[in-house]
Amino acid sequence: MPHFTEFNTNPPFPTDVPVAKLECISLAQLRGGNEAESDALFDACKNDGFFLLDLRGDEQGEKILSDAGSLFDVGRTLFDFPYDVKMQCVMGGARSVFGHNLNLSYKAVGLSKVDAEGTPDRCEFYGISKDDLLGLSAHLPAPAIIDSKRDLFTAFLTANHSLEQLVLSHLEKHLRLPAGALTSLHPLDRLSGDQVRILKYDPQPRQDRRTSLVPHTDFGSVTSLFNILGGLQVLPIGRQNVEANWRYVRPRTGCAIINLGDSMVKWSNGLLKSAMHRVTYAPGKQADATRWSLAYFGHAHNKSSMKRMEGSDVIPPLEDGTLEEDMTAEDWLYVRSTSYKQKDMKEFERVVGKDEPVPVVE
Ligand SMILES: O=C(O)CCC(=O)C(=O)O
Ligand SMILES: [Fe+2]
Repeated sequence: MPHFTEFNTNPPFPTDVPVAKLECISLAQLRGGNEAESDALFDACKNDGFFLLDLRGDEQGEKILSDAGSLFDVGRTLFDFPYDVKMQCVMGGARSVFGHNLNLSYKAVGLSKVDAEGTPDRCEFYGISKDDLLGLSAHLPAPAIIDSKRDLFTAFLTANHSLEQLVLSHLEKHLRLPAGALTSLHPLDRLSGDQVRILKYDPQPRQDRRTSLVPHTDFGSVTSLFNILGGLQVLPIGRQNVEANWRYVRPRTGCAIINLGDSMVKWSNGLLKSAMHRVTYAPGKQADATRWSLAYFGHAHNKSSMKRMEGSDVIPPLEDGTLEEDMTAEDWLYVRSTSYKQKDMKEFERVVGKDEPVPVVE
């Protein structure tokens, strides 16, 4: 059984690049009721919007690691298919059925942009939605390798969804929200934007290395990421978007990288954070290897309200005179993913509901 341990077969992450200092939280300790671990999770969500979750020593965690290894193998087979085979799953109604034009099943290299000048990305990915996997929506046309691995995708999706539930239950407790305030917005059996995505970044030419995936924040609730090579970078909360401030997220054996999306910021009126991140070429000797990444994006069910959560004395009140639009999670995802535009990469200004959309990820 393949395991998510390719750390051993790739060049090591270098020691001379700037690395984000992120909490590493033990899933086993968290599940076991360790208060300090739960406090560390809350601090990480308030300060960084990112943390590492050590999945080792936990039965479900170990299974996720093993399934992540198998999904990387699926990615290797899938992305070796000819371009037109992969493009078949962009067609066949995928655009209209699977949300909107940015939630493509397959995104070819160069379709998104990494900056306001329109520089093409250097990343290809394939995503499959929870609703498709669980039969809540149409089963979209997919290459045979994907259809033959639906059980694996489903197991990985549901296990990551249950990690999301665990994280949300700890946040509910720290935010002193009524039990279920967050978790009940994320049921498996209602339509939502949840998806599993496999991403591939080919090594870049030595003379021409640059950002491969646009700086962005995730839009949803909780994302789990599985990386082997470096290349993911985060802009620490509160830092200006200038080159010197970006930090690598160093992948660690046995760990998922967890980050919060913008929905958490919205519900908590800014108390919880979602950090800007991007992908660049892998650092040091890793730059010559293909970079694989695997993600689970957790979202609230489509009809959830995106308003600041009521019933907590920890969540800051709205500023006097603020009127909140009562948007659903479905509209939130649509508006956020189709209408934010990069005017100036230094500020990464977001314009909601104006102008032509610039394709970005998620
Ligand atoms: O490839 C990665 O490590 C990050 C991908 C990512 O941030 C995303 O797809 O939202
Ligand atoms: Fe992301």
